[in-house]
Formats: sequence, C-alpha cells, structure tokens
Amino acid sequence: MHCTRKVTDGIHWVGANDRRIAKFENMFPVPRGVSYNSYVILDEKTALMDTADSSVAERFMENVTAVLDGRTLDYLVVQHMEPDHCANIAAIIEKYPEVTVVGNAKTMQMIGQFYAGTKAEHTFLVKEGDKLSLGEHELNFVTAPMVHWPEVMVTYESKEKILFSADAFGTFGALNGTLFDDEIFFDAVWMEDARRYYTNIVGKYGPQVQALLKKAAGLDIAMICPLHGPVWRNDLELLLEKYDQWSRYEAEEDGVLIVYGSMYGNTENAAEVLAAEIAEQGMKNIKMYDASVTDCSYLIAEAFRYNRIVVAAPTYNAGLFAPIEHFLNDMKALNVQNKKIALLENGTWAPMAGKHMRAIVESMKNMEIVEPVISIKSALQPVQMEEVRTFVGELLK
Ligand SMILES: Cc1cc2nc3c(=O)[nH]c(=O)nc-3n(C[C@H](O)[C@H](O)[C@H](O)COP(=O)(O)O)c2cc1C
Repeated sequence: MHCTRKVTDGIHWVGANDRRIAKFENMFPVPRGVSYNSYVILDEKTALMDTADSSVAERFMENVTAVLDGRTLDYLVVQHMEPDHCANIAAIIEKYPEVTVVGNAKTMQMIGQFYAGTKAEHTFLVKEGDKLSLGEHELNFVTAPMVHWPEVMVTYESKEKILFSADAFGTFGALNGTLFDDEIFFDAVWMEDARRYYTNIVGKYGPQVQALLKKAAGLDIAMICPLHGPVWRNDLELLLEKYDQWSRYEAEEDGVLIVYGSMYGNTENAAEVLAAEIAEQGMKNIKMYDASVTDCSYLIAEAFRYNRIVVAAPTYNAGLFAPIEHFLNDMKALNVQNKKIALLENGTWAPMAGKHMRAIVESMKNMEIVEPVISIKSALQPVQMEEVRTFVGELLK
C-alpha cells in the first residue's frame, strides 16, 4: 500500500522511512531512523524532485505510481547525486522512458559515473538562474555548490513559494506519520538530530552554507522541502537562524563541554574533579562525555553547541589515546572554531598527550587554549587542587 502525504494541492510527499538502518552513511548512528524525502509536482507537466535510497526503493516507486495515478512522469529533477537520493534514477527511467532528466553538467557527469548503464533519452541541462515551467508551477534552479557536494542545486517553485532544498535543512530521524514542522515537537524531539546532522555532514562547509542563505534571503519562501526530515511551513525562522549560527561557527550556549578518554579511570576521575570545580565556580551548563562510549558524531554536535570545551586524555604509546585523537581530528576536519579550550593530559612515565592535543588544536581556527595545560602523572594529586581551581577560573573567565 502506498504511503504519501499532500504537501499542497499540487505537490505530494512520496518519500519513505528507514528505521532498520543502524548508521547513516555507515558512519553516524541513527537510533530514530531516517527519512528519504521526495516530492511529485502535478501540473500540466509532472515532475519528481529527486528519488530515494535503495533501501526504500519498493515503497518509493509505489508512492510515485500512486500519486501520478496513471499519468506519465515528464521531469525528474536531480538536485543531489548522493546515492541516498539518486539510487532510483534508473528505475524511474525504466518505468517512464519518456522522462526528461533535469540536472546541471556535474549532475549528468555523476549519473554516468555512478550508473554507467543508465541512459536517459531526454536530458535538460540547467545552470544557475535557469527556469522550467510545468504549467502554473515554475521551477527556478539555484546552485548550492559544496552544500555538501559540488553538483548540489536547490529549486525554488515560485507559484507556491516552495524551496526544495536538497540536503540543506535536513535532519536525521524517520517521520512518524507527521510531515510538517507544526505537527511535531521540533525543539524537544528533533533539534538534537538536526544539529548532529548539520554539524557532521554539512558542518565543514560553513562559508558555502552562508552563500546559500544569502541566496535564500532574496526569495520569498513559504515552505522548505528538504530531502530528510520534516517539511517547514510554520516556524521557518527557527531553522534558518540555527543554520546561520552553525554555519558561522558561533556557539549556541555559554556552557562547558567536557570530553575525556580513560582506560583505568584516573583521567576520568580528574575530569570529574574538574567538572565539580566548574560547578563550584558557578557554571550550571555542563555536559560530560566519555569519548570511548559516546559516538563521535554526538560529541561534534556538542562541540558546535558550547563555547567552552575541556578535553582530558591519557598518553598512549607516546601518542594520544585514540578516541580523543579521533574527536579532535574530527573537530578540525569539520572546521570547529571560536572556542575556549582547556586541556588535561595524563601519563605514567612520559606524558605526551598534551603536546599532541595542542598540535591539533593550534592548527584549528580561533581556538584559545587555557594555559598552562594540566599535566598529571597517573592520577590527579591533592597538591594539584590549587592549579585546578586557577585553571577552571581561567576557563570560565
Ligand atoms: C598501552 C598503554 C600505553 C601507554 N603509553 C604511555 C606512554 O607512552 N607514556 C606515558 O607516560 N604513559 C603511558 N601509558 C600510561 C597511561 O597514560 C597512564 O597510566 C594513565 O594514567 C592512564 O590513565 P587512565 O587511568 O585514565 O586510563 C600507557 C598505558 C597503556 C595502557
């Protein structure tokens, strides 16, 4: 049985949900699943905005067929060539051989690379500013390079003022029957997944997202239809403001994120003592994670969120304890910046973790390291408590 939702009279959601998936991109845990959104526009001509992942192919094709209700498909608009959205291009062409595939030069090249045997009889090459009329609906193509692939474009439909935004404004999380932002509790239920999706997948490309936001500001947008998660028709400002903040690498909250690594509990104990002292000195907003336990994608989202970060790590074979090295390298890769960061190292004979952490942090943009780095030998000693108090004072200054 098909499962679709009406977005407007002429536009239908024909996507599908996957709650069996353990890790999105085989990397990021998605305990709430993920939705692959796709939309059919019915007018004098019909258009399909992207396809869906292979895992939901059967349901997706059934949905498209049901909404078209015997009509043929005139256009397939390919906004993004990541396989979770384009895996069904071949199936669509096979079912609707007269369809015209719409994309830019890079899109067409990638279709050839991914699906060598796929040959569309008709293609329509578009670039920035090009239009396509479907009758009353008019599609306006806007390029969004590196949000988060080079071929990405978004599409503004001017009759109903809808921005089909590709992966921008998307989030992890399957849709639970509810499709629109006014049908869900976004802040309470979705925000953390939205932040984790943005920061881990798009986070590196802040300047490119800023460029897209500037283009979007010139459009009169009533609704945003992304390729993952809810459709925005009510509180668009909420998400636009978050995207602006995240893409400027501006912290959302004054608080302290503590991330520690520990094998035998001594670095963990030092982190606990630090946390207690941070609380003693008046900070209420503290979050603490064991980097070996919490998936790095959650730590990255928190690193974007807070303005102050503490990282505590043991030395490991003259190097850095691997889960912490992964976290710091991921922060750097995703362009995390504008933080005050306090480092604590541990080592039993020749502590080196501080040196390695400093090298990574110093290669990042606009990071202020609290000096001096605290160095402990095996375990934090009572005589170091004065040092801890001063260190925390500097962190909270
Ligand atoms: C496999 C292994 C390698 C280590 N390599 C070093 C090292 O190169 N230099 C050092 O000073 N300590 C090294 N240590 C010791 C730990 O850094 C140290 O015992 C630390 O206190 C452990 O903290 P924890 O109790 O939080 O796990 C190593 C420990 C292990 C298990």
